[in-house]
Amino acid sequence: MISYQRDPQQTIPESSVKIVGLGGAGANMLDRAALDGLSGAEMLCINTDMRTLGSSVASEKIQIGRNLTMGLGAGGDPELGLKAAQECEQEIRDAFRDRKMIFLCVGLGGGTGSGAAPLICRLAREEGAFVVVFATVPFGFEGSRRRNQADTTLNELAVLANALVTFDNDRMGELVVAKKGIHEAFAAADRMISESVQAVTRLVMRPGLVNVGLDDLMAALRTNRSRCLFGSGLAKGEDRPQRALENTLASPLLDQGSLLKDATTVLVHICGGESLTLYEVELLMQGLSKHVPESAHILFGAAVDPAMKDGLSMTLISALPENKLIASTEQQEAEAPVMGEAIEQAVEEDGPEAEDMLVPMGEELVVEEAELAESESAEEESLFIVDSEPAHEQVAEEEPEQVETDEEVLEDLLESGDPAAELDSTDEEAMDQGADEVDLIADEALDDSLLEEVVEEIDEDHGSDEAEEEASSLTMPVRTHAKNPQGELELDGGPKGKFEGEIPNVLDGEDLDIPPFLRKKRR
Ligand SMILES: Nc1nc2c(ncn2[C@@H]2O[C@H](COP(=O)(O)OP(=O)(O)OP(=O)(O)O)[C@@H](O)[C@H]2O)c(=O)[nH]1
Repeated sequence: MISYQRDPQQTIPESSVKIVGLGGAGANMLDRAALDGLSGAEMLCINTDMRTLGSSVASEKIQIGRNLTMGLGAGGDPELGLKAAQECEQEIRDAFRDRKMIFLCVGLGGGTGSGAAPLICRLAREEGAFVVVFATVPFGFEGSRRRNQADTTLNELAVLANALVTFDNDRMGELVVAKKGIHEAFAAADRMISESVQAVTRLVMRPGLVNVGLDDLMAALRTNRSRCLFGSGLAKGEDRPQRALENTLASPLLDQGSLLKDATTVLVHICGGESLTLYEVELLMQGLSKHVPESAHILFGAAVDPAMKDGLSMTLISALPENKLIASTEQQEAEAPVMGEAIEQAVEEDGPEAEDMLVPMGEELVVEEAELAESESAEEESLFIVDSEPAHEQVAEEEPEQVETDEEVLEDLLESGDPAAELDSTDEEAMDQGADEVDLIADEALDDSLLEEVVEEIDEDHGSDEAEEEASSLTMPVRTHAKNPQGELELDGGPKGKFEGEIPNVLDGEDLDIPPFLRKKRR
């Protein structure tokens, strides 16, 4: 019998992979990857800013520009960033020695990252490593200067790196709802990048049934001045192949899979637990074939990893020349109805409930990822996990038609600590005596704003038409004064009131039948 030995050379030993976080954003990406449980690879943080460097979780740190920036950042100046790195060239070179694969994570647009990234990339290549750069492009609102600095560096990296994976921060922002803060947007970007780094690391480090090597990775990413198309998804339980594919295509970097229609080479990696079947792999690949051109060169890899348990993950990597990317995006924008139109259309077709079902995709993803981070092993974590029920069913289950009563609205406002919602002592006394009988009126200045809040609360639950009507019918105004301010409590004329003539109730020489404030006056 001829024994078949799997070629172990295709995979890379863990000790020869290093992940580098450069600059402030790079350090955050690295921290995220570490928190997500990325294991096996060494982590190195390089920065000018001592404060960020000090708080990084990386086991290895290099402070660049010690004599130049004196422990501060490069102040958004790439020239300073470059000079800072040049100061420590030898130290960086040493850190890259004998490493086969280097992932460089960097946020472009500032000084340290944009200035130092090309040099660091060159040093890593000169030391013989295969270099994959994960770079973010600034948000539109950060201004044209940062965008231009990022573009200049991208042009250099496109030539220097073996593979360049770019993440447009504006697109990453799609992962969170607009009203969430910028920290949320950055955090979502970091999670996405962390997931990508993990997927690629898994792909080249885990021995597989059908191995994917660096040459495959290069082939998938090799086009001039291209943007990486990347998607990774994981699913469990029933229909996991279909859902793993859906989750992969949901990546903002793939535009629901539409960007794949121009891809010429696509790398697909499937990883599952010991229960992974050939039939499932076939289902996944059949599904994928609907999204890629027939002529596309598919590089396929598959691995069984017991740590995946009943999870099935799919990773897609491809590249699209920038001119095609722009054309495709413009066409999409022209075809896609804007959000307002989409809602109107859905309401027309499915009735008013449709409006409630339109849940921002990012919101679900962020929540689910946060839950997962706590409960699942690193191998099982993914940005694109969904449960087995379709999204609209989940919404219906999780958000039953709960209409808060007016009292609940009031309670909410009180709990919120809004001073306008607090009852003053007069009101409390009045209410103690039987709020139903007390005719209360709204305090003019405070009540106007409060009523507006109440209208808004009801508006959210019922719709604007009913809101004002309901607010006006509230039976219990909140910040109120008694129309007839409560007078002094009559004590039937005498200091002992109705206890007059009774046997005194004396304790420590004090007549307890006399009201305390009168007793105090007498002292
Ligand atoms: N994904 C992500 N991007 C970030 C984060 N912080 C900043 N960025 C982006 O990265 C760009 C560069 O910011 P930094 O990395 O802080 O800058 P730097 O390279 O350290 O440069 P200097 O601050 O000038 O020394 C910014 O313009 C943002 O677009 C972050 O925490 N996560």
